[in-house]
Amino acid sequence: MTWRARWLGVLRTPVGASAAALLGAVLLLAVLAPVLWGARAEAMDTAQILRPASGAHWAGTDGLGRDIFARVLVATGTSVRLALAATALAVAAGLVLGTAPLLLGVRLGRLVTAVVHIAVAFPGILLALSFAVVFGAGARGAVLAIGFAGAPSFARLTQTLTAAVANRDFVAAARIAGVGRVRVLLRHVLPNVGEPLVVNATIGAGGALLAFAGLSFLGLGVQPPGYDWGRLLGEGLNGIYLNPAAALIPGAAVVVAGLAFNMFGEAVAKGLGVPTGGTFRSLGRRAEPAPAAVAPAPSDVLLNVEELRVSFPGKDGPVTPVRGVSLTVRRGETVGIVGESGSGKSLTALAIAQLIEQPGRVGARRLDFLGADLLTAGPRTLRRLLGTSLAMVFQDPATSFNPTRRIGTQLAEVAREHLGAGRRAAHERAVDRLQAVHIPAARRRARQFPHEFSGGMRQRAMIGMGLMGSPQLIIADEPTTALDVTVQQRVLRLLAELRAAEGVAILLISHDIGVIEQVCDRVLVMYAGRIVEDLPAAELRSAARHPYTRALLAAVPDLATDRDRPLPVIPGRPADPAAPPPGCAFAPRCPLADDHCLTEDPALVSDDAGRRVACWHADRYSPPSAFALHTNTHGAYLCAEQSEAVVTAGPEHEA
Ligand SMILES: Nc1ncnc2c1ncn2[C@@H]1O[C@H](COP(=O)(O)OP(=O)(O)OP(=O)(O)O)[C@@H](O)[C@H]1O
Repeated sequence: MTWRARWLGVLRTPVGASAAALLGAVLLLAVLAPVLWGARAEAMDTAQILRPASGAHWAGTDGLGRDIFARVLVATGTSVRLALAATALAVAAGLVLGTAPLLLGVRLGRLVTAVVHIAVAFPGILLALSFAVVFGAGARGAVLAIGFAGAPSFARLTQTLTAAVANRDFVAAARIAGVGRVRVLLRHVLPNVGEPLVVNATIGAGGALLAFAGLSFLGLGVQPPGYDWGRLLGEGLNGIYLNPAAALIPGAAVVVAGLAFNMFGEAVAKGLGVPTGGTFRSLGRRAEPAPAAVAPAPSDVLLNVEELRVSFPGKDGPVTPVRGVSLTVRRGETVGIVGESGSGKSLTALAIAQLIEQPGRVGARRLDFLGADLLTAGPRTLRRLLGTSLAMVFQDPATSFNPTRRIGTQLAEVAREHLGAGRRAAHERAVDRLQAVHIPAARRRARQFPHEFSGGMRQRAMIGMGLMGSPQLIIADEPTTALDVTVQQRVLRLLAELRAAEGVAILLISHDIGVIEQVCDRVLVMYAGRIVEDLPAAELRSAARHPYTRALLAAVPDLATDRDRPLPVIPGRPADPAAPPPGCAFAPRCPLADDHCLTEDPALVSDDAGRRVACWHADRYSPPSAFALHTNTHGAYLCAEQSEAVVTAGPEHEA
């Protein structure tokens, strides 16, 4: 649904329609009243001083014989104008403070956040009063006071909204494409938080109107001869026993106008599903310093990772979901990472692409890409390297693009940022890249928005975006999981084609060992934040030596699978990253495990052919067919005799 249709939908509801009508009337009055009744409101009549309400003067007259009702109508202009000015100031200051964590980096961002949190804890009216004293009595002082007093809540709202958007894939994609922070903010983040901000500002304007009336009532706001509802209320209150209408009518005006803004904002928020508050999550980059790189990587090694660790603060100390991953990807090679959910595959990919956010920490003995050490490289080198030579494709094609911008523009941005291309040339390259990933009618499609693309097309366009530079490595994290099977195949074929045509290396992450086997040259099997096996994909079924790899293979149905039985699953639960077992992390689920496995973690050992495996019983492997999972009515479990058979099968079965 377009935004216009959604807003029209809101206006068609009874509450939305009446709130809009009321707000429209208030705004119309604010504009027209000074013109229509300005003269009457100023006309003094010494014969009619301090008269009570009557047919001629509906709210009576004031000490100079002026018509109070006309003055209330005319004051609509001043009251609404000043309230809107204060709201605009609050939103602007809130935006600056709220986006600071995104722009200023971790430390300064944290400081600003802390200040905002403290300010939010103060009652707004107290803040406004204190600021009013600082800025001095008068309309300008009151606008500043109310504006700055409202800023902290908008700042927190902005922080919440931007943090939510900043974690979306298209922002990560823009960051990996090297788009600067300010640009990411202006182009990708703010357009996506604009709607809730406007809605909240409308609600805020109602509050500002009340606050303004309060300050003027106390003599801190509008000063004579100017007047607004607060002043009229104050003057009316002096003679409330003689003429109650003089106080009641400006009071009612404040309430009705405040309600109009509030009701309209709330109706729109409800109709559009827009949040009206929230909490904060900070953004930032890794902070852990890592030891310097040792020797230069061999030239055909594109990516060289040694002992990569990713940790997060937990309740009882740091949790380390990636615990020392070492891997290499060579030029033009397709390497797959497979493992159950939670094994640390995505975090490994994000850490390589430098996309782990605070409070996450990344450390490694080595993290080289194209011969450069990513851990010590300056921001410029990182931007250049990651922006042009590395492309990321994420799982969910629905969140990979900024929904508010045309696909072509988003692709072109990469060429403009990195290749210094002009608008036209960048657009042409975008069209060309869309053609390269088989998007039909690419020129027309480039002008469309992401929602006009199907899931598969969006995923291909995302790959196209990665191809805007000249990537040497594409990291694809579950690129086909959200797609249906035929579309999956098309995306996988495209990746294979790119590799053949452009010599791009691919690091493909999937929980589906079938997909990995089909597409990759080499397979890395991850379990509980570590690589437990590394072997050529072609040898997966014949030479897998780790019980976990074999269990994964056994859980994939093939033509020989008995369809009358439930599909086998690996018994037990994956290891908890917060409390990895002392020995081999797979031991509690492994049919081969003995006391040694439960107490000592096996190292990842390489054989002569470069295959690596981390298992104390790797030399006892037997062909995977002998490693079957048996099921009963309670689900799947590993049969004891079967595991015995595997254990006793011994090396003589290796042939
Ligand atoms: N920001 C975070 N803070 C704390 N823990 C996290 C964070 N991100 C991921 N984790 C934890 O790290 C572990 C590994 O996560 P990761 O996303 O890398 O797994 P995965 O193997 O890619 O799984 P999936 O296939 O479900 O994406 C999980 O247990 C997860 O809960």
